Amino acid sequence: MGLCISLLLSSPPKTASTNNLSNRTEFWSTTTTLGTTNSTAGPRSQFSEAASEYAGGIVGDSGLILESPNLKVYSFADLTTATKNFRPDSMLGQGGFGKVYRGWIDSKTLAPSKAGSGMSAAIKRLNSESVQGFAEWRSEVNFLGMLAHPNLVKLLGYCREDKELLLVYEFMPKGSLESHLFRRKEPFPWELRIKIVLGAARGLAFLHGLQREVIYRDFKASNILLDSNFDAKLSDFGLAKLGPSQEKSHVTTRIMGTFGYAAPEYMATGHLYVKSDVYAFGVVLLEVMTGQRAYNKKRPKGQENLVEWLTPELKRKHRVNHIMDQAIKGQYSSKVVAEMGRITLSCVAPDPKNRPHMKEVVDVLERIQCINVVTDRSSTKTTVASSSRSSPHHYQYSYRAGAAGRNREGGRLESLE
Ligand SMILES: Nc1ncnc2c1ncn2[C@@H]1O[C@H](COP(=O)(O)OP(=O)(O)OP(=O)(O)O)[C@@H](O)[C@H]1O
Repeated sequence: MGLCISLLLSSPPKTASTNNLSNRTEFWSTTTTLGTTNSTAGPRSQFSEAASEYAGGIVGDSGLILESPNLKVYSFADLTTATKNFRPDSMLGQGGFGKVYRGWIDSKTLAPSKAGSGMSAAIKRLNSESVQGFAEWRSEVNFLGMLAHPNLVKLLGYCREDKELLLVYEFMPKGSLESHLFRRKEPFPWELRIKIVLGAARGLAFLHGLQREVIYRDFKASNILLDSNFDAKLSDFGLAKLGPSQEKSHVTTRIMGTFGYAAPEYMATGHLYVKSDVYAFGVVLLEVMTGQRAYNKKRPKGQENLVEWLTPELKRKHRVNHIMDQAIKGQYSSKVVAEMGRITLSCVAPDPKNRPHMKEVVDVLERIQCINVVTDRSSTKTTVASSSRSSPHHYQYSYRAGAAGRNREGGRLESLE
């Protein structure tokens, strides 16, 4: 789990009483009162605010706000069956708040099925002892249960039984961007890197474009999951927050996130802006350009934090080419590199006001993708000849259960319970 920091700016959420939730309606009504100290006079949970503001409506950009969450309620026994008793060899990986297993469910009813029949699902079993685990579980159900977009991972259902908290997601067969960038021998092709960051940018733009913005708060390469077509979907809404109400520019919250990705203003003050997500997006752009992790304490002094290390290079246009991942040299043109350098530099601007909106980032990346394709076509021979191993057409995907483990370099920032 890496380094933990205790920076509590507000008291931890109250743990709701444990009860078996048997149907969606019951959950919905229970959820809207969770976090409410007094149902008439007390502060409302961020979700109950969202529910009223989102009340039924289709939003643009192929995203949807559902009128009520369409989630299946599982019993613990269901999910024990679906994962063959949480067998260690079905574990896909482990995050800060629990283990993720591959399980099997019926593709129509979503009921648990025998291994190998129906469709795969990813089943996250949260550490039930942790108060923060409950808060993350609740946030995930609340946000992902209501929002639907091609670049957000689908939450299919959940289980809450005694101390057990589980989440059932669509299975993302190609793992995470982090696993492709940093855990494999073959270099990850540039064309796929661009496709993935563009998809992730669309997901963030959708969240930021909602009437009441959603701040994702944990944008990083390991939270960008990939479907069979390498389309990116954001997962892990455990830390997501509703953006500030109209008259405010930020929300104040305890400092949580991951070293290397958290924006400087958030680290310094606990003030969280929509633009704090844009900073984290810039960090991922820099990882994609360089093939280097956001934070690596094994790098020489002064180079541990990728943004601090490479911002001076991004500012000197002629230097940007030098920071690019040499393993995929020949797959990107100098024009593409210059554009990537520019947008990355503006995303990681120290002052949130100087960072672009995600909509603008999407426009720029779409342009970059176009130039990239044109360049690819005009220099196919060079590209294939110089890096045939890493051309997207030759890129071999081999999935191994358990291969997608945690990024141990990127220590998570989190409050202590
Ligand atoms: N829907 C999914 N399909 C396939 N694999 C998944 C899915 N969800 C999560 N995983 C895998 O399970 C692992 C753990 O995921 P999880 O979201 O719990 O933590 P994380 O993002 O790696 O870490 P952190 O706690 O810092 O957020 C990851 O390596 C991820 O690749």
